[in-house]
Amino acid sequence: MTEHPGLTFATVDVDAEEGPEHRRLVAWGEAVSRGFYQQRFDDQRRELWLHHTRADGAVLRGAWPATTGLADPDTPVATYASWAGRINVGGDRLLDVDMISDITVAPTHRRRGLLRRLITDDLRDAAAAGFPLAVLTVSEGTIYGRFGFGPATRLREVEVDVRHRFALHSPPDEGTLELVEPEVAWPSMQQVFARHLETVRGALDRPSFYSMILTGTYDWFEGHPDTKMRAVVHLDRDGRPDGYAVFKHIGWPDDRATLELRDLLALSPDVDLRLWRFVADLDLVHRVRWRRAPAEWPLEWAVTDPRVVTTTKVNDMLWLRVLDVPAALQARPWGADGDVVVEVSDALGHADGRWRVTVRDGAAGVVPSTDEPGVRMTADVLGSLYLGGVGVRTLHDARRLGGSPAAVETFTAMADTGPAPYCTTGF
Ligand SMILES: CC(=O)SCCNC(=O)CCNC(=O)[C@H](O)C(C)(C)COP(=O)(O)OP(=O)(O)OC[C@H]1O[C@@H](n2cnc3c(N)ncnc32)[C@H](O)[C@@H]1OP(=O)(O)O
Repeated sequence: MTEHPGLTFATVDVDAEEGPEHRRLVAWGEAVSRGFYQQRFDDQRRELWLHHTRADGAVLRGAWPATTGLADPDTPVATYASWAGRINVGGDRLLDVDMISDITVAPTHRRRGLLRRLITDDLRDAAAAGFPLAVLTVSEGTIYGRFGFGPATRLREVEVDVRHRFALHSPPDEGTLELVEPEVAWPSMQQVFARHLETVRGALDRPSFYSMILTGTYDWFEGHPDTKMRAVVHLDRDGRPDGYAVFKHIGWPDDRATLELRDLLALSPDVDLRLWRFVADLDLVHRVRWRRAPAEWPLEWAVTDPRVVTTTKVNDMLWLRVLDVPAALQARPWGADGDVVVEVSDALGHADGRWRVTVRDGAAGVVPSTDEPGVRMTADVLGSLYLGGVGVRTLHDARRLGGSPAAVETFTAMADTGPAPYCTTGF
């Protein structure tokens, strides 16, 4: 490569069991640990990493130095992983999505365009393979906009005071709750998540490592099994799981006993409230912390004192990029009938162009156009708009989306349908 002399860009065979390719594979994983300041592999960590990476069918890209002095030649100076998933884009439609993670560049090789090279290659291959969308979560907010990714969903970190002030206006019916070992609950969690994925806008396939986290088999950040994890499953009248919570008591970090909710999913609002009633009723718990509350959250309106809920932080969650404008826009739900030519500027080319979007009865037809555009935006703004996590009008007011007042009004009525997306999948 002339642009990066002395470096070789390649993928590593994720299924390699032995020999030089296996050494490169393990060294790739070690490079990611180094890049994110995590523990080195021991036998258990290496085997878990191999198992889950293979289960996802990840493509592992990297850059290796052609020659080294002291450094291990198997260790890449840049890493980048991607694999295929599905995302719910609204209206019960699932689209294939390129899921991207594990991007690291060694401090000795930063700011020479290695990330740019790897992401350009991956997005090109994903587009050629027919993926209409790509997603990632970010370590910093200033990196991925230039590659066409915009923040598309948000999550709230909350603390809920579950002492005497916690009460519900209208408590849900009592369902059946069973406390089970997390490993026993895992198949139920998978069933509930599968249904959640089919029905909730913004829901995204979970990588294989979720089984490890939610069963407490291994805490990736702590580097040992998480033996304090507990699980409760809610069963419907026919005995089928329709909700669960996974939680851990973390003691008294200050003067209040704290429960950390690791995951809570319910297939109906009533089951959601029932699970909250359960965690709030636990003895020796004053406060429940949760990092994945939705932006608009029924619990806040269900409690008699809204001040029992404190939002401690709002985080961007999923960053999304459109690779195929017609396929992506035609799959999502639309509101009012209308017709607008949308101009998208995309430095990488995938979404670039003018697109006539015609909505009839909640569905869009999208074709290339040479007509004057009604609204204009960059590819990252299209990514932010796509799942409905932010309104057209808000982006217009932020000077991120241009156009005539009439076209902006029409496009707002067409595009802003709700419901807000909700994505809890970290990767
Ligand atoms: C999906 C994920 O995995 S998120 C995790 C990302 N990884 C990390 O945060 C680990 C620590 N950081 C790193 O490993 C590296 O610094 C990376 C991966 C963030 C960047 O890698 P580099 O190879 O240095 O990036 P590269 O040189 O290709 O830069 C590409 C562009 O992004 C910009 N950029 C890169 N890093 C940053 C940053 N931290 N903040 C702002 N801009 C950045 C560059 O200025 C460049 O801009 P330009 O091309 O428009 O001039």
